[in-house]
Amino acid sequence: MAADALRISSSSSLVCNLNGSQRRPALTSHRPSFLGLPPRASSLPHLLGKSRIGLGSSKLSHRRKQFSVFAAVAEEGKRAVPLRDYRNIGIMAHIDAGKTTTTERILYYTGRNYKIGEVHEGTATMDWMEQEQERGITITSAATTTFWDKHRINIIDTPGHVDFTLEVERALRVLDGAICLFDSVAGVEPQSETVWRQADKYGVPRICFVNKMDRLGANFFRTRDMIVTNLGAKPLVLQIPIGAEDSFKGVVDLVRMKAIVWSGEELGAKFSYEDIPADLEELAQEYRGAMMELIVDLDDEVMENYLEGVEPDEATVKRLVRKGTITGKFVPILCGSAFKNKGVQPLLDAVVDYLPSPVEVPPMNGTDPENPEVTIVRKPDDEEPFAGLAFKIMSDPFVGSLTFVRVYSGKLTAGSYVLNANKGKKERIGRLLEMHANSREDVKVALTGDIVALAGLKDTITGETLSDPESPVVLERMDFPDPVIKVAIEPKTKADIDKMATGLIKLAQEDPSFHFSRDEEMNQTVIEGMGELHLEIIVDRLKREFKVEANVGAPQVNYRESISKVAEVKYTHKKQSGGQGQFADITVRFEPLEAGSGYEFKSEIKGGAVPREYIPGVMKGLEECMGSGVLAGFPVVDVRACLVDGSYHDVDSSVLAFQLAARGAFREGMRKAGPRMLEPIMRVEVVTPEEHLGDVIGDLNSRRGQINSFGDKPGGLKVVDSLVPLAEMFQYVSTLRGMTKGRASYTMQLAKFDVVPQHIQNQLSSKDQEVAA
Ligand SMILES: Nc1nc2c(ncn2[C@@H]2O[C@H](COP(=O)(O)OP(=O)(O)OP(=O)(O)O)[C@@H](O)[C@H]2O)c(=O)[nH]1
Repeated sequence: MAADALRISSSSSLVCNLNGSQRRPALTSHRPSFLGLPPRASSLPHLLGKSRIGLGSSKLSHRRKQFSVFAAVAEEGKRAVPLRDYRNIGIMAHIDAGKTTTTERILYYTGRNYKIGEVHEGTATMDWMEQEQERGITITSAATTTFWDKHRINIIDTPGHVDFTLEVERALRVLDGAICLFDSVAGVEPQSETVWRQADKYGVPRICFVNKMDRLGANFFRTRDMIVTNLGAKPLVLQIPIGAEDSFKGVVDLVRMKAIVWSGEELGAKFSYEDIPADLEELAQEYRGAMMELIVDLDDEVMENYLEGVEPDEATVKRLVRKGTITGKFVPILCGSAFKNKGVQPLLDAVVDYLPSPVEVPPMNGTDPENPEVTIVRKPDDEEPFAGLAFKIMSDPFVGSLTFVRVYSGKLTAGSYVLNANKGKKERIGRLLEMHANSREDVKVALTGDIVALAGLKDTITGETLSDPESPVVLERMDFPDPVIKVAIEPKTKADIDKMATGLIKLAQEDPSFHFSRDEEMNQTVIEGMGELHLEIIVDRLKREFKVEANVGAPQVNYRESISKVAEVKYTHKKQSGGQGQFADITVRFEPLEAGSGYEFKSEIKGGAVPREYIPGVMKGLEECMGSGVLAGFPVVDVRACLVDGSYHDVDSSVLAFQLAARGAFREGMRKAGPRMLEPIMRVEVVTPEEHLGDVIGDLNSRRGQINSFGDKPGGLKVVDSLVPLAEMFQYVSTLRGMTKGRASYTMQLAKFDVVPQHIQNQLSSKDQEVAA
């Protein structure tokens, strides 16, 4: 089951052959054991049939439109759907909250899917990769387009597991609104907090959907309270549930003050509007009152009338809910059970009614590629010059590489040329594809607001801007996290060497949080990623998609190096070995920066002490060294290097000489600046039966863990929230399983980097020196 796979339950058969924290990985002849889940019924991509009209609900059924009409008109490049009727949305949540199930229901009710895919049967349409279908999890975001109430809805389904956080980040970057799903039993879970903060970062308006109201222990109001306390959000309850668990029947719609009751639980079950059940009348009035108080605050006239006893009409209520949602004043909350087919149609209504169109979000800012100081604003308009952002690359077995692009302004036509403004290279648009999970439809033109996949781009990678060659612009770039874990990988046979290189290049193009490099010293290829599962999936994809058999080493932590104090060094590079000599003299000050600042270079040179043309040499020399610190060769972060002074020779100085001087200054300067090692610290949440609580805490303490808090979960479970160094978390899944007889589960995500205790730092440095010797 998906739940087992991604919650990293100690009862699942996840076995990690992870150990130790050696600087250099030792190769073993074993492949990682992966999740060890039984294969699903279907391992082939689920191909879609045609839409099926006429199923589903009664009163809202008029909303379903034949999408083919829209698609056909869009083919000719005319705008069939006004831009204000576009919704580019993402569905985000903690693992297993039901994103994929909800998306499947949405596709069904919007008439996109002939036969619904069920996650637990391994046939969900949005989870189309083989691994996704076998494991019942979502790995890559799949984009799909569908229609509801004359609105065009582009949906990106995002994975919930922390190793794939980057996917969520990419999606958020290009979406205008989001549905945040919660499991009504578990409430707000750690990954929901992470994605919530990511959505805050990008200012994405959102709607909450409290899912799984049919589950034992479902509690809508507790989840609502957690949205307030854990996420700091101001909720606007728009529905309250009618019943819960087995007796969950439907919802009370507080805007219309009507009950929406489903007649069954099967796919396409009909629903009807009814009077509010008598036992819920008082509660409904109370929540409607709270809703009114929040929304009337957004309009003085409505407020005045309300204070005089005149309630706003339905259209006004909707207008104000929309206004408050888009401006982030509050977050509407709805509920239902995607699995039991209850609540999905009103959720779609809320997407249309309350989430913004591309014209209601701030216009996209960009810069002139020639002069990054100059800001260029691109308005969401078909008549503006074309600008689009590549937010995902996927290798496709049939079409080759597919680049997903969100069009921010203008039009994109198949067969035309666009400029990759980051690289200054022209790219030809071969095919334009509108994606529906794993099926695709060729279109000739993509318009502002569209999300399309382009086939055949050669040089564009995730985060780069494509623009009209006559009006180049670089849209804001995306930030990508640096990998925290790495593993050595060795092709099994000579024949695998080339295939592995091709595969690694393609996978790195798709996924900027995955890196690989060649460690010449150790004669190894090292792959780096965001977690064990991330790297397991990469190795698995190498095998399946690129037919590469490889031996994989034990995962290692990706440490960082930094400094603790300011140090200034003067370094002279001088060489005279016949012919022209080499001379460069520089003074560099190294300063520690705040955590998360990365590396910065600054020149404070005055009066040409180092001529302008030599400064790039200093920058290059320092930058090369920052990849490998003086303690144990890990990347250097949170450091500023200031070039403060220097001198040169009219004949013997060169860019190369200054580059070499910078390398010398780095070595001396870093040693003087109190070098120290940093390690990734993970936030680990363990859910365990109370009888095992003592063992769980004792074990976390022995892993250098710091317990932050305890909590309760339904079913007498205890929750332990802690911070533990990643280096101590390898093999945790099997320890936890053994300790709790498989009854506990845990989730883990990167919290911060912190200083490595001195004794461990000494071990890591000496190990490195041994290897070097
Ligand atoms: N009882 C109940 N189960 C549900 C509901 N929605 C989803 N599920 C089940 O919960 C499990 C996880 O659902 P998914 O849709 O895969 O969840 P997800 O959030 O997409 O998971 P990832 O993409 O792997 O993060 C599956 O077994 C679903 O059948 C619901 O409303 N009620």
